[in-house]
Amino acid sequence: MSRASLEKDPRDVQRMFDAVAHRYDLTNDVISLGQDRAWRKATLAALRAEPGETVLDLAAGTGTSAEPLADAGVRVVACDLSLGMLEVGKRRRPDLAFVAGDALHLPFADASFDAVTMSFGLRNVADVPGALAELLRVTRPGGRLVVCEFSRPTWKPFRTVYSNYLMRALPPVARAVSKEPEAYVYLAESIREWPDQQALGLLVKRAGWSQVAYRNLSGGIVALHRGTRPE
Ligand SMILES: C[S@@+](CC[C@H](N)C(=O)[O-])C[C@H]1O[C@@H](n2cnc3c(N)ncnc32)[C@H](O)[C@@H]1O
Repeated sequence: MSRASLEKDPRDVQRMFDAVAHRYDLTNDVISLGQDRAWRKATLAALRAEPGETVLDLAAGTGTSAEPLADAGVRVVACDLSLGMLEVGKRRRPDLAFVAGDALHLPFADASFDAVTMSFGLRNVADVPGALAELLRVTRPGGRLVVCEFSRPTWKPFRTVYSNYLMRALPPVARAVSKEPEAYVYLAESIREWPDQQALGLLVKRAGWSQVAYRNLSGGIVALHRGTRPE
C-alpha cells in the first residue's frame, strides 16, 4: 500500500509520491476537473516574479508548478523530496533545474532567492512552521512567498457537496485513473485535516513573514497565501 499516514513521515511521503509519479499529472487534471490550470496561472500572477529573478519552487514534483515560471523567463529551481517525481520531471522538462531536497533542511544558503513558492506541497510536510521558517531563511530580505494549497470552501452548502466529493467520489475516480488509489484517499484525508485560510495565515505570520494575506480560488477549494520577508 503506497500511502502516507497523517503523521506525514517523510519516508512514507517520499515512497507515496515515487509510486504515483508516472501518472501524477494526468490524475491531477482528471480529479481537479481541469481546475488545476487556472490555479497555476493565479499562483504565477501572485508571485509577481520578473524575468531574471531567481525563484524556488519547493515540492515542485514533476515540475508542473515550476514550468510557468521558467516559461516567463524566471530562473526557477525545482526542489522536491521524491526522486521518482524528479525523474519524471527531468524527462518532461530537461531544461529545468531539478534539485533533491527536504523542505525542513533546504540545501540552499540564506537569502538565495528573490521569491519562494510551494504548490500543493506544504500539506504533506510533517512540520509546517519548520518548513515556513526554512522558506524564510532562503528568501532575501524583501523577497516574496506564495503558498498554493487546498483550503476550505467558503459557501456552506458547497462545502458539504465538496466534502462528499472528496471522501466518496474521489477514491473511485482515482481508482479508475491511478494505479495507486490509496494515495488519493490520503489526499482526501489530508485536505480535510488541513488548517483553513485564517489558521494557515496565522502560521505564515508566526513563521516571521510580514504583509500576510490570502485569496480564495474556486470558491475556497484552493487558497493562495502571500507573505514578504521583512527587510
Ligand atoms: C501534490 S505534489 C505537488 C507537486 C507540484 N508542486 C504541483 O503543483 O503539481 C506534492 C509534492 O510535495 C513533495 N514533498 C512532500 N514532502 C516534502 C518535503 N518534506 N520536502 C520537499 N518536498 C516534499 C512530494 O514529493 C510531492 O512531489
